[in-house]
Amino acid sequence: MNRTPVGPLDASKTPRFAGLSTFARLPRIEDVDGTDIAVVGIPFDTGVSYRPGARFGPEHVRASSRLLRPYNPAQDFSGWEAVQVADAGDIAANPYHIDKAVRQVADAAAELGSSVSRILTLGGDHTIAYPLLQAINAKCGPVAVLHFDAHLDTWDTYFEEPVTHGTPFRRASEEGLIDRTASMHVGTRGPLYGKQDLEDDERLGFSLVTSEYVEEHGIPSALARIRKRVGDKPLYISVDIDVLDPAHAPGTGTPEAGGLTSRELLRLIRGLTDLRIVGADVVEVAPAYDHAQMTGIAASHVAYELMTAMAQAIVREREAE
Ligand SMILES: N=C(N)NCCCC(=O)O
Ligand SMILES: [Zn+2]
Ligand SMILES: [Zn+2]
Repeated sequence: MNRTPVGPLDASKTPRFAGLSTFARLPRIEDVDGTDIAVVGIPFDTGVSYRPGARFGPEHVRASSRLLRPYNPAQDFSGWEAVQVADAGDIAANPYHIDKAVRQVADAAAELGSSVSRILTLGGDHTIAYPLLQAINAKCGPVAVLHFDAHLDTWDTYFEEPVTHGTPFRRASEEGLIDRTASMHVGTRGPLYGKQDLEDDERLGFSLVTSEYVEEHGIPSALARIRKRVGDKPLYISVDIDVLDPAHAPGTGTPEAGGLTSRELLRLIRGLTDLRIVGADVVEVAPAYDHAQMTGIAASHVAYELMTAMAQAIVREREAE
């Protein structure tokens, strides 16, 4: 797509609080002639183990994204001016049948992925990372997964069920969807079921930068470890908003004390913009527990940084052609 991209509604003509709630007030995918980055919602939370409500995450993050502006000084880049970013609406996922929902998400993401360069997903609980990785694997092969989360999400089953929001990366690893030499969790903390969890996790192909490590050694050291592990592999970034401390993101289903600040998370993402990001999600925003849109705003800014990084990756690919 080399036409001039269609941007958001002009905030000097249409108030930011008026009009359709698309991500950042960008056009809908059906209103533009070709999209590079599709922002899609997955209002699904049948996989949760504790507080429900992430099904309302996509609409909350969109509503919290109305104040985003075109130029991102932290990356010195104007993503939606460089490439066409559009809102693809929501993927319909069966709320009563998790296996059907997973299939619907995988199929819809594969179809959307065939007509755009990159997908940025707004969840939804973390279950959806599993079918999203199925879709990205079909397009790009095994990807390095950089997973920002308080939790490992490599547990085996809950109530003997294999597909839940605590198990997506175990299923993905078992299915060969991820690069086991290049995947990593960032921001993990809090109680586990047992020491075995960490052994299983390592065997499934993940290494760890814990929340404590970030506090102890700082962002540059954390970034160096991430960059060393991911290298130039195609990279999928999955951000569970509960990676943030509950003080920064109370609106989520399984909060854990001692997390990253939103400033730290944004800095970490900004330190990865030259990597080969092929897809990303921001999940686990549950607005019923949010206050003053603080979780929604944090998630919308995370999505904005990811969108800017993806736009830069697309521009680099074009320049290399
Ligand atoms: N993916 C998220 N947010 N949470 C997983 C927690 C699973 C548990 O209750 O042990
Ligand atoms: Zn989590
Ligand atoms: Zn998670």
